[in-house]
Formats: sequence, C-alpha cells, structure tokens
Amino acid sequence: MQSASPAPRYYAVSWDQLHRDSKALAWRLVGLGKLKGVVAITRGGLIPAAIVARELECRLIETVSVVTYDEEVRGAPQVVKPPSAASDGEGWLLVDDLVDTGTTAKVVRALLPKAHFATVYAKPAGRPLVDTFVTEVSQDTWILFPWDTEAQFIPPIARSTGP
Ligand SMILES: O=P(O)(O)OC[C@H]1O[C@H](OP(=O)(O)OP(=O)(O)O)[C@H](O)[C@@H]1O
Ligand SMILES: Nc1nc2[nH]cnc2c(=O)[nH]1
Ligand SMILES: [Mg+2]
Repeated sequence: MQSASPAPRYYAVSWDQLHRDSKALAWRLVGLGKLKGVVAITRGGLIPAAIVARELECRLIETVSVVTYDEEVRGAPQVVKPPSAASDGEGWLLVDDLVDTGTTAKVVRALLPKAHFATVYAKPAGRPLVDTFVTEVSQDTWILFPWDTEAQFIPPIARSTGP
C-alpha cells in the first residue's frame, strides 16, 4: 500500500463553482454528438455526470465504482462495481470529478477502452489519460469538494499574529 504525503495546499470548490465547471465540461463535449450513455465513476463522478448528462440530454447513466483513496491516502485501486451495460465503451462518455495520479483512470480505461474520458479537474500526472477536462490544478494541490466540507468559524487574522 502506497501513501501520499500530505498536500501543502487546498483548492476549495463550492457547489456553484462545481455546477459552472461541469456545465463548461458539457460545452466541450457537445460536439461528440449523440451518446449511447454516460458512465459515472463513483462516487466523485456522480454529480458531474448528472450535470453533464442533463446538458447533453442523455438519460442512460451507468456506473463503475473504483476505490483508490481513503481520504487523502492512496491505496491499490479496487473495482467494486464494473460497468456492465457499457460493453467496450464505444459511444459512451466516462465522467469523473478529477484525475490526479491517473491510477483510477488507468483501471477504468482498461475496462472501457473505447469510451471518451472526461473530468472536470486534472492534475499534470493524470492529464494525458483524459480526453477532455476543464481546469488544471498543480500536482501538490488537494481539491476539496463541497460534499467533503462545511462552513466553519475562522478566527480574525489579527489574532494569529503576535502583539
Ligand atoms: O487519479 P487518481 O490518483 O486515481 O485520483 C482520482 C480519483 O480519486 C478520487 O476518487 P476516490 O478514490 O477518492 O473515491 P471517491 O470518488 O469514491 O471519493 C477521485 O474522485 C478520482 O476518482
Ligand atoms: N477530493 C479529492 N480527492 C482526490 N483523489 C485524488 N486526488 C484528489 C483531490 O485532489 N481531491
Ligand atoms: Mg473517485
């Protein structure tokens, strides 16, 4: 089991921003034409996939579940639910929230080699595995999604500096 060292910076994404970025992804994908369906990589890909499917007027959603991380610690990827309806992926759109090291992407691409693979966010190491994405962030950035966070009180800046 490999473990990632803690990331030094965070990039927090709000629901509103995720909606806008997922719609921007749909704009980039509209030229693909009619899809057989969308395969969401659960869990993170579920909400972007729903937004993209709505914009592309696609009603058929399949899922593939790959467990790669426990919070910020990366382990060996495990396929806990294969995408049984999508055959080799031809005519299907694969959607995930992000690609980081590309570990999850490699596993899913092997299952659906002919699918078009799209993510909302991409880090440099995983970027070559994605056909379409919207926003690149640096490799040492950890993206915080709205489902992983909540608003909390932060002390005023003056209290953290000396007298
Ligand atoms: O490119 P990688 O290094 O493989 O990282 C990207 C994957 O990691 C996260 O999923 P995670 O395994 O945390 O599961 P989750 O989607 O269920 O939260 C994210 O949703 C991607 O699927
Ligand atoms: N939430 C979240 N999950 C990840 N899995 C791999 N990289 C990331 C990341 O930057 N943010
Ligand atoms: Mg995921």
